[in-house]
Amino acid sequence: MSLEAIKYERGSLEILDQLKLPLISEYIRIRTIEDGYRAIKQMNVRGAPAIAIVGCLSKSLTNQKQVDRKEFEDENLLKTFVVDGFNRLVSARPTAVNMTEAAQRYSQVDSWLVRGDLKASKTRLLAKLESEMEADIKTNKLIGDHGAEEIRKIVGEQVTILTHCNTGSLATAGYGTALGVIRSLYRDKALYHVFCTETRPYNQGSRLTAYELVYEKIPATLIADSMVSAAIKEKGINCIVVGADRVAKNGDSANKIGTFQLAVVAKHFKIPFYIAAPFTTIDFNCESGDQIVIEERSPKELTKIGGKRIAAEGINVWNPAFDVAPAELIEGIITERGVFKPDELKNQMNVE
Ligand SMILES: CSC[C@H]1O[C@H](OP(=O)(O)O)[C@H](O)[C@@H]1O
Repeated sequence: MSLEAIKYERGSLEILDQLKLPLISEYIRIRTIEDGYRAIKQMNVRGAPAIAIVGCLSKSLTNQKQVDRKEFEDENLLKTFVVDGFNRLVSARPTAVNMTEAAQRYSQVDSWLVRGDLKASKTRLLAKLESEMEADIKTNKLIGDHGAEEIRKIVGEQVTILTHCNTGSLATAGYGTALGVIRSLYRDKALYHVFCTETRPYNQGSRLTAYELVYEKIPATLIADSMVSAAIKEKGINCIVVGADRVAKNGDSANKIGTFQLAVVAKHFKIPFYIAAPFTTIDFNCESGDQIVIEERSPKELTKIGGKRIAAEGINVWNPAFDVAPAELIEGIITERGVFKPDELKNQMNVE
């Protein structure tokens, strides 16, 4: 079994097929940008950072094969290849911003183009695309450590924490964001227990987060999404940490559907509710959560389980994949630069 969502070496990219977990641990080859697009769209790979990394690496593969071809003896062709490829990948899923953020970085061609030297440009582009994985793991470990330090300060040394969806090694290049905070708390012997929600309808919690926690022998209990309030009351949950797909400039945070109500419930029980996310997930062009496009997915995700119909034929279905936790319900946003109050984020806008 494996927790490595992405396997890459120059010329070869494989992703762990997360639609088959936890029963089957099987890798899929990604040979082109279209393969990358399909894997992201179908959610064979998911998780805001992982989506961006697979997107970048799928370009490096195509890029490597194509850039050796004579068509790329032209700077404008290479620039068009990069920009068009990223635009295709961004269109796979609209809510998570990390793919868009990567596309914006690479469309600033001076970050990789060596004017007048095509060979050097290709080499620099490839190296930059390949550096995304290592950078993500480094960022996640900083998120984990900043989050653990903050939560130990606010909650104490016996943290009983709840998390939602999957934000671990299966949603990133490794270690994770919210699950990275949990890993750091466990490493620091400050973690008493983790409660993870199923996260209907895609079940990232029961299929993926439970898999990661069992794999690493972190003490954890799986609960249904509807059990959260009772679990806080009965099981002494004293903190909630979740990931994010897009954080607006004012701190409103889009995350897996069900997150908004976790923030409301945390307020009711007066326990801290944290968002854990890298700065690549913060969208300073988005003033508030009202501007975040929420992906709606197939009704089949609610009416069928394992291909077997469980809901009456003809019933209407509403299946938004995300919702928005408002900034006023968020205790802190845990990032690789430290932990910020939602209204402090805007001050980080032009900080490198
Ligand atoms: C660090 S992953 C962040 C985010 O991505 C997940 O969404 P999905 O599984 O649909 O890609 C979930 O919202 C996580 O919190």
